[in-house]
Amino acid sequence: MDKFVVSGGVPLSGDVIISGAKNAALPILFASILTAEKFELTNVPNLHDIKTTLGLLAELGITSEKTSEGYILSASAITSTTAPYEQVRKMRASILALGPLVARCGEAKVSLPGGCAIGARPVNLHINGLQQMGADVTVEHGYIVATTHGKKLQGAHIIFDTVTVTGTENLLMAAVLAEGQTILENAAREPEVIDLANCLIAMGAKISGVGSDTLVIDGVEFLHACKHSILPDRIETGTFLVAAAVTGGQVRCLNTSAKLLEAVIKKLQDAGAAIEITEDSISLDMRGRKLKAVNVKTAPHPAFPTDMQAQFTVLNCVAEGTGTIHETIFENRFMHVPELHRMGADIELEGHSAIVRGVKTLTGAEVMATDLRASACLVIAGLFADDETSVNRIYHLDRGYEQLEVKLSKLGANVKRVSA
Ligand SMILES: CC(=O)N[C@H]1[C@@H](OP(=O)(O)OP(=O)(O)OC[C@H]2O[C@@H](n3ccc(=O)[nH]c3=O)[C@H](O)[C@@H]2O)O[C@H](CO)[C@@H](O)[C@@H]1O
Ligand SMILES: C=C(OP(=O)(O)O)C(=O)O
Repeated sequence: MDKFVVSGGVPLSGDVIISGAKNAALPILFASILTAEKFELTNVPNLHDIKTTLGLLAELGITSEKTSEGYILSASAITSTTAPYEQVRKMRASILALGPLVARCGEAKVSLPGGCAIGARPVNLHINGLQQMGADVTVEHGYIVATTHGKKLQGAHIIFDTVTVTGTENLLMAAVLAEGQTILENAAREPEVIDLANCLIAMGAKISGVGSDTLVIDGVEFLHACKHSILPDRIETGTFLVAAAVTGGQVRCLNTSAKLLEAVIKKLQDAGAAIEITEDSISLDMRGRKLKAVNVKTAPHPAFPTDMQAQFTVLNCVAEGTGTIHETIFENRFMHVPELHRMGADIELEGHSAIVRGVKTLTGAEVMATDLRASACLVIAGLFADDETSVNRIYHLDRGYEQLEVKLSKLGANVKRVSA
């Protein structure tokens, strides 16, 4: 299993090119199931989750060809409607096969994704929505088994109990080929949901309310070919900005957009960072400035994203003062805290909050990455710490950050990938 060895103490400096967003690329790859015509994607990040998704799509009969710009997919024939456990267990987003398969083929058998490090993550809202659209859905031997008995899905009025990102995406993809009108209320408004909706519209889907919490979808007979560019990764952008702030450096993120992460940028400014924004870049300068602790409360977009929570936990660890991090989305997303303790951080956990008191130094240690963003947080801690930090189990990082060690090294960091 690969690990990162990080030698801290170097302020990051320079430009970094931001990749396409994992959380937009995954649902949009699954949208390829919805058309028999050519489906072309650009700005697709080179990540393990993308490989897993292409592998799963191949099992369903969908071919993909790598081009200089991205991928061309073809779902001219769907040869299987089963997403097997072997694939789904590698990546929870595989649940996104469910809605499009039922919409196009009238049936699907998708392994139930298991619990994971950040919380139970049930999929009851995905299942309830499909049932409201007329599908029979049961859970058998660890699989979600859905069928429309040869009929089309029917439009329905669905009100989500909780804002769910992949739940909204799954039902949006189901609704575009359903008979009649579907209304999704209390829908997620994350930029990645908007990117998916825009891609579906480019394929001929009829969707209104994009960007709001109510999506109205008028089902169409079929969707056609399209070419779509994946939006920039706001979480990768935020991660580099925090890394620059924590190391007291200066970094410019290119090929990104400040509009995607306004809540994060506001918190960085509150923490004392100087930020400059252009149409497609964000620069952060922390040189000669004092990092101040900030209070953070995670919530659905446009509020502060849970996927930036761990990175702000480490920011507070080395800032002046005390900051509280309140996690409202996932019930178990503080797995990085015991690892940060091993590096000398002063953090007290109280239910869903972490009270973080800033310390002057962190010390390098052997630490264990437990999930994707916890891993990023530990790498940032290593960039600040005295001596050497080994971040073990970085396969989590490879799921969601493209060549993190290469990008950090170009900014002057000492980060090496070591294969065990
Ligand atoms: C691939 C992808 O896009 N992943 C993102 C997506 O995950 P994901 O879509 O899995 O997260 P959700 O938005 O669905 O989860 C939000 C909350 O709703 C709950 N819930 C969800 C579905 C359901 O059927 N029942 C239910 O109770 C979850 O347990 C959680 O407490 O949004 C999360 C929240 O922004 C991000 O952290 C993930 O990076
Ligand atoms: C939790 C995340 O991803 P996933 O939903 O794919 O596990 C994430 O991107 O931080």
